[in-house]
Parts: sequence; C-alpha cells; structure tokens
Amino acid sequence: MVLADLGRKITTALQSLSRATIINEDVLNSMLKQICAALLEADVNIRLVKNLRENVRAVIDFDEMAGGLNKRRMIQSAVFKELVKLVDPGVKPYQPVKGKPNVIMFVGLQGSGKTTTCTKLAYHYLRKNWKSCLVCADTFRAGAYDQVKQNCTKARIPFYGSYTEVDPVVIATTGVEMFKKEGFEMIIVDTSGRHKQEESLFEEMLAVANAIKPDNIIFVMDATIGQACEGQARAFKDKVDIGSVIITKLDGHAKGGGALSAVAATQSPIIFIGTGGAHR
Ligand SMILES: Nc1nc2c(ncn2[C@@H]2O[C@H](COP(=O)(O)OP(=O)(O)OP(=O)(O)O)[C@@H](O)[C@H]2O)c(=O)[nH]1
Repeated sequence: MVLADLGRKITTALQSLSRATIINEDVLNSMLKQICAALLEADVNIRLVKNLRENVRAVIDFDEMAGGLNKRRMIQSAVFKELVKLVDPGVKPYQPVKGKPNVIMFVGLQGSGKTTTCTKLAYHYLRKNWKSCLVCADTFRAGAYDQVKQNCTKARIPFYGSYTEVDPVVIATTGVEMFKKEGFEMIIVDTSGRHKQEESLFEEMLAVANAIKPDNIIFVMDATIGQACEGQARAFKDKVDIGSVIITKLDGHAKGGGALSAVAATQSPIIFIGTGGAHR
C-alpha cells in the first residue's frame, strides 16, 4: 500500500540521523533528499515537496545551534511538523451528533467509490449503535440502486431509493424526510458520479444539496488518479460546501500522495481512507 511504502521510506530517511555520528548540513541534505524523493514517488505535488524542504531548512540553522541542543530531535520534529502540514488543512471535520439526524451527502467523480464508501460509513456507525441508513439519489448510473440494495441488505442497513423516479432531488428529499421522521441519526445520501465539465450534473448536485441541506458534504476521491484530482476537487468545492474528504483505493497504487495535494486545494480534512472494495 502506498502509504505504508511512503511511511517506510520516511522512517528509513529519519533513521539515517541516528546512524550519523555528527549531524551537519550534509546529513540533513541527504535525509531531506531521501524524504523528498519518496514523496515525489508517491505523486505528492512538487510545489508542496519543495515547500517542505525549504521550511525544514529554514528552521534548522547549524551555525546558530548551541552545542548541547539535540539536533536529531529538532530535525525530526521539523520534518514531522511539515509532513503533518501536508495533510492538515487546518479545518476541523464535521462531528456527527448522536441523538439527532445527521445528513451526510456524498459527491465525487464517476467510479470514485462513493456507493461503496457510503455503505462502509453507514456500517461504521451501525456498529457503534447509531441508527444509520442510506438514500440512493444516483439516478444516472444504471444499477446504482441495485448496488445500494445489495450492499445494504448484506450489511443490514435500511435504505431508500426508486426504480421509477428520475429526479434525484425528489428521491433525496423523500428519503431524508422519511428517515428523519423515523429517528435515524446517520442519514447518508449517495449521489451520481459527475465531472466538472458536465454542467447540468453539477447544477443537479447543487439542487440536491439545496433541497436536503446536508450537515456535511463528503467529497470522495479516487487516489489512483493522483494529482489530476486537484482541478476536480477545486471545482466541486466551488459549487458546493465540501466539509470533508474520503480518499479511496489507497490499496496497491503508487499515486496516493497526489491525493494529498488535492486535499490541500480543497482545505477539507480527510476523515477516512478506503483500502478495499465493499468488504473492507
Ligand atoms: N481497491 C479498491 N477498490 C475500491 C475502493 N472503493 C471502491 N472500490 C471499487 O471501485 C469501484 C467503483 O466503486 P463505486 O462505489 O461503485 O463507485 P461510485 O463512485 O459509486 O460510482 P458512480 O456511481 O458510477 O459514480 C467498485 O468496483 C468498488 O469495489 C477502495 O478503497 N479500494
């Protein structure tokens, strides 16, 4: 998995500090080179990698450092701070509140893993004894409702959808209202996959959001498209108020790091990562 690989490489680079007898510019530069190479290999945006290197270099000044200072610890903590910055947009994610309806709307590109992730999230809360359910407002992809039905039946999650209604606003509103009346706490609304060039589908997404007024909109992002996601992430954020991000398909692909730059672009916190199909 890309994150495990990246983690291993960063750990190895940091360990080079412990192996060195003297910590000097050369050791720092070689360590930073290794870390930057690992990040670039994982498809992290080159601008972010450059910032990381410059920021670490800016706080470590060997001439200024007193002899007794623990240089290893200072370098490690500077690197750690910069790595955290890569994934921390500085915004707190929406915290669902038990005992009240929390309406969560999923949006994203076609095939990014929305339906699969909706089910996983509903199941996550179900296991914590929340009343959770799913509304299928994906009227675009044939078979989407069947997929929701199948997933939910397997996981024993109540669901709502329609084979005949073609307006996602109607389905979403009806489903959300019904589940609210029934006292559901986690009401997850799956929507059609869409692309920023598809203007009418983007308008439709806004119409669904305006109708159900979700407490949180989750942007589901497929890690395999890497940095290409940045433009899309920005377009989604411009249209609706995205509160959090879930990055899927982080299993077995080298480009997961590109997803990080997309998150930086949307300034939304990553709340989960997907590492497998429906059963994981
Ligand atoms: N390997 C892997 N596959 C995943 C993950 N999440 C979803 N998938 C697979 O990705 C494919 C698409 O997932 P869906 O959940 O149908 O995607 P979607 O966003 O609802 O698709 P549309 O409704 O067409 O936009 C399916 O084959 C899923 O099993 C993940 O984290 N890892």
